[in-house]
Amino acid sequence: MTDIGWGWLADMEGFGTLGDKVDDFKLLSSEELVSLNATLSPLKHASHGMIFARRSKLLWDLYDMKGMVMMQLRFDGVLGFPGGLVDDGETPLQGVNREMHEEIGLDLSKYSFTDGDRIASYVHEGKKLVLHFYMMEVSPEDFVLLEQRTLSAEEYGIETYGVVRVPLFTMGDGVRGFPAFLANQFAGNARDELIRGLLCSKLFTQQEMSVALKAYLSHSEKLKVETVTSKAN
Ligand SMILES: O=c1[nH]cnc2c1ncn2[C@@H]1O[C@H](COP(=O)(O)OP(=O)(O)O)[C@@H](O)[C@H]1O
Repeated sequence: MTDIGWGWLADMEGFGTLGDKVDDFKLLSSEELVSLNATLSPLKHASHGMIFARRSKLLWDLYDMKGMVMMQLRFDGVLGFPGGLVDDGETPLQGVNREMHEEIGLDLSKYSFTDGDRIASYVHEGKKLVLHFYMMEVSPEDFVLLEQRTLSAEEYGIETYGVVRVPLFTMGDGVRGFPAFLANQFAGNARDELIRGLLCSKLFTQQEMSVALKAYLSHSEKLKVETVTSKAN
């Protein structure tokens, strides 16, 4: 990457570059994850986690809200899950728990991720970066309390600019709500992780997800056309 003269920070910034494509990340089986350490070292690891609650609720007596999922607005202006780079000497699991505490103030004595909560790992071979994704279900009441605590987290206002709840419903036009949310910009492969997490938790069925994805894709196409048109005028 270009040397911007910020010493070690310039190296770290290479991991967070915007514009990663879904295809840049390859999903890894457990065996591939093990063999990767031998073939692609030195590897950097990052771990992120999805906290969610199940709560079927009719919003404004109209829209079926399937539950609550926590994401955050990051320092770089895009959406992602709480988490971050794993420090030297840490395991990905220790990394995700530490980052959860720093970024959203998670009380690790009550809630912490375990190895069994890892639902996927991906590699970005170009960046020699492995992303680990964890998922934890809490009760709806706890979810609300956890959200409230995020304001007093160490990293609030530094790395994290507020948690957001993912709108898990689709409005009458077929786009507003979840499909429109997907058209935001996400860090790394966070969009893909969100989709995987929603399917894995069974908050969405395959059928519901494919309808939402079609709506998101056609909405994104429309947004591109609008951007080009507004530049031309
Ligand atoms: O929610 C996420 N899911 C997947 N990848 C992410 C997410 N958030 C950030 N990333 C990617 O992980 C890498 C490091 O993450 P992050 O910026 O959170 O680490 P840091 O907070 O330790 O600097 C970057 O490549 C970034 O694009």
